[in-house]
Amino acid sequence: MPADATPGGAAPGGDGPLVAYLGPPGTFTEEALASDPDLGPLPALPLATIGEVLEAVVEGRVPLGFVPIENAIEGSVHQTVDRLVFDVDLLVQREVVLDVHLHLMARPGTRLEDLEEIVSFPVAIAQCQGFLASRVPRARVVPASSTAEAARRVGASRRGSVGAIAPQVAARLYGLEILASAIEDHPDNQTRFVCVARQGVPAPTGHDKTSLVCFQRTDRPGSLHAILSEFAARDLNLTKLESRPTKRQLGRYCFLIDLEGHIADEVVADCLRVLHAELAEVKFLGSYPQAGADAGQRRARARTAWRRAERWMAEIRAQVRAPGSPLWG
Ligand SMILES: O=C(O)C(=O)C[C@]1(C(=O)O)C=C[C@@H](O)C=C1
Repeated sequence: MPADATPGGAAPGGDGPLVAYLGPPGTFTEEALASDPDLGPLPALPLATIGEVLEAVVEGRVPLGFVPIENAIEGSVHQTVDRLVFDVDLLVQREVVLDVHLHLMARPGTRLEDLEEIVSFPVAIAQCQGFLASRVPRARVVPASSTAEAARRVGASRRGSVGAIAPQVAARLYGLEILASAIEDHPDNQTRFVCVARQGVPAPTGHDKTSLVCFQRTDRPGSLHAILSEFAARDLNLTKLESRPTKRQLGRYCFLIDLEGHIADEVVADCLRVLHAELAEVKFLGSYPQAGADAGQRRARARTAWRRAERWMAEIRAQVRAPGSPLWG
């Protein structure tokens, strides 16, 4: 896709930013955005919070927003998930997965044992619980709106007793020194990000994901089982299933579901139709290409298989006789 096109095909206008992301410069979100060959070259706007990014898209100030949604250690980024589920109507256009390594940094000359306060984004802090408990057990943990914002604050602070947990690039940007590298609790740490827009579903690629939220009917017990059986009956593979409180009443939950397939696939559409008819509400969050190191290859394989299947079907259908023709010849 050329750099002057947005995912989904809408042509952007003017010289303004096309994609808002969780800033300031130096966040993992910025790194993930830059790593995507289509999104990376677009003019980008760093905003202070995930909420501001999503609002900017809702209000039409930018066509696209880019935000973290899920971490391998900590699970869902609730600030993103809850807004997409309950507050805004946006559609996921793309997902990007990034390897995440967190570093403890402070102003030059600060020692680990000097630290009385550590600032970071809560999702990042949660990924380093083991390190914090064993190496800086007495330091107070203070939340910031992003890791880079934490680094920026520490760089601007006059106190030598405060550190930030942030990406390596943030140390360089905000004049900090790294005191401990790769402090995340698991070495294979990754975070998934999504690009959202107000409308439009990207064309199927053959290797796609569909995200939806299912709200149970209160008058029918066992509805999770009923929901899952619709996927199982159609052999649809779920890549995520999470329950979230609906915020309306204790004990009432909705289910966030990611499945392999695209809304343009008849089997997916059929499944969603049945769920829509049976449940209190189904919210469609988008169908979009799946991320992954081998995503390109898998898409190419799916395209080849699809073309072969098309030829096979065309050959069979070419044999369909015209109405009234004899049963031979
Ligand atoms: O604060 C940042 O740098 C972000 O991009 C946010 C975020 C997250 O929300 O998970 C992104 C990746 C890491 O998991 C830690 C923080």
